[in-house]
Amino acid sequence: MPEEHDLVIIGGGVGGLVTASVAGQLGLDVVLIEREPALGGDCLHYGCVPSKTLIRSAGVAHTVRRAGDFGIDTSPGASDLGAVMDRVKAVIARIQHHDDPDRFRGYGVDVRFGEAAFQDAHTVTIKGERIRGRRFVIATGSRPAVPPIPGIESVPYLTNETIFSERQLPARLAVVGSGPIGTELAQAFARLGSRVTLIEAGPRLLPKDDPVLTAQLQEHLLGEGVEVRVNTRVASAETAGDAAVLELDHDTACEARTFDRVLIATGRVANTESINPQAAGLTLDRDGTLEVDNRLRTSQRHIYAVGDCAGPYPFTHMAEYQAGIVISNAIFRLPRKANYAVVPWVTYTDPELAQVGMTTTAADAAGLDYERATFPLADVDRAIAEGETTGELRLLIHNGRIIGASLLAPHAGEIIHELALAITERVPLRRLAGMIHAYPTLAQIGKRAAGGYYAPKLFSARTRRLVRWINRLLP
Ligand SMILES: Cc1cc2nc3c(=O)[nH]c(=O)nc-3n(C[C@H](O)[C@H](O)[C@H](O)COP(=O)(O)OP(=O)(O)OC[C@H]3O[C@@H](n4cnc5c(N)ncnc54)[C@H](O)[C@@H]3O)c2cc1C
Ligand SMILES: NC(=O)c1ccc[n+]([C@@H]2O[C@H](COP(=O)([O-])OP(=O)(O)OC[C@H]3O[C@@H](n4cnc5c(N)ncnc54)[C@H](O)[C@@H]3O)[C@@H](O)[C@H]2O)c1
Repeated sequence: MPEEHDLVIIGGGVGGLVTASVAGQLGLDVVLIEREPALGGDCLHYGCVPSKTLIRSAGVAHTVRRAGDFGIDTSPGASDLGAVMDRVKAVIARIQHHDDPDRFRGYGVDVRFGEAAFQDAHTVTIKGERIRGRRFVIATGSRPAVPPIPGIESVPYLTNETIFSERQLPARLAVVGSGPIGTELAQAFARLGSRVTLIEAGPRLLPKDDPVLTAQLQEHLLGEGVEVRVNTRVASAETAGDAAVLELDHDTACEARTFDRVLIATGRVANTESINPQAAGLTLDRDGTLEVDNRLRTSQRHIYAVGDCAGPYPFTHMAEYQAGIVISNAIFRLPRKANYAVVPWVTYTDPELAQVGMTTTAADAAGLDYERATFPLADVDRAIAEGETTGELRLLIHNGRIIGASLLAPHAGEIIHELALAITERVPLRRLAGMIHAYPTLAQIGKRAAGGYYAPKLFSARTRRLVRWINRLLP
């Protein structure tokens, strides 16, 4: 019988790596198993890092194109996608140092490469070798979900796993699905010079975000030349030489359109089949993620799951947060529950779209009686100076406190954290209104929205009468 390790972690992405580094440094006997030849997972190799690096190059192309608006004379050249992707690779390589297997071995973690599958609830096999553990953490992530479009398999479509290997800028790019992946990459490729058509089956892009702000973002993308086709399904696909013909089905009308490349960005499926969940007696939810309780224990209490394979939020910061919950429960043996009340998320378009706390959909579903405080970016001095005035802050207020914030603005992903702290710490809105914010910053939008909320009360007839009365009475 092979020795029994304290902790066996399957998956070397963010969720697995955070758990492994803490468990190893605390002196546990830890094995970390990754099926790819390198650690880092989707975020580093095919997700956050390459996408944000590409978005940066696209932003530079956009700024050069707009240079005349700022009084700078430049002649925009063509984008060299090969050079852009070389930079993407260089950035991945630089960040990869943090995920060097030797770094983890230095923490006492036994790093193994190969695909792990459960043989029973205490044993996994990797390349024919059996590894036994007292506890397990499954952190196997997710992969692109490809919709059952007739003919799609005959088209050499791209996903997030292949698009960052492209070297030639496609003249005509179809992006199917307008979640964060589709919307971010649609804008980036349009800015680099592709003619992009963003195809969304639902009535609007980014369906999990505030509809008023997604409508503003949609207008902004249209203004940059992205063709946005909502309520549109791809009815069929076929190859035509090096190109692909998609039949776009919009209500009753059908239209055949030719594209040089097709990116599929229609959601994710959890990587759970390869681990042979049945052999360990693990239960899956209907969407294919592992069923976990609020301490992230699966149906087998000694097996935990974190990140995209567990849900409910497929974000890197969520995998990291959940790893912290598992460290508490499985390593320190301190019962700790995951709390998803204040989860920030950001779509890195330009302007960025950020959300934290309750959306209106969630607040309506909870039957909350809330008020709104909003402020347009076009009235923020710094935004005017920057020439970036598309956007708005929308706050949901309940009992004088912020319960949700949605922000469309440049750097919204940075600004949203002030509001995340206010929601987490239940800071009264009047404190935000009274706090000194440096001028001129985009972050002033929070103070302005809060101030706007109190303005009708401050300048009411009653307050004006009171002020006049005080000023007559007092010397
Ligand atoms: C294009 C794109 C952009 C994104 N941008 C952002 C962003 O800006 N911000 C953000 O927060 N999130 C972003 N995400 C989401 C983010 O990448 C994921 O939420 C995150 O990577 C999840 O981490 P994880 O540890 O759960 O899984 P992963 O990072 O996917 O790691 C899972 C690992 O498990 C391995 N594995 C799978 N099965 C087995 C097996 N049987 N045996 C051994 N190893 C196995 C895989 O090879 C992989 O390395 C983006 C995703 C995509 C696709
Ligand atoms: N900035 C970020 O944090 C970031 C960036 C990228 C990805 N991610 C994570 O990865 C997850 C997956 O992203 P995603 O954008 O692939 O998925 P998603 O599930 O968020 O969005 C998919 C979109 O595709 C549409 N769709 C589905 N099937 C379709 C079809 N056949 N034709 C046309 N449209 C169709 C859906 O209506 C939806 O709007 C996200 O939910 C997010 O959590 C995060």
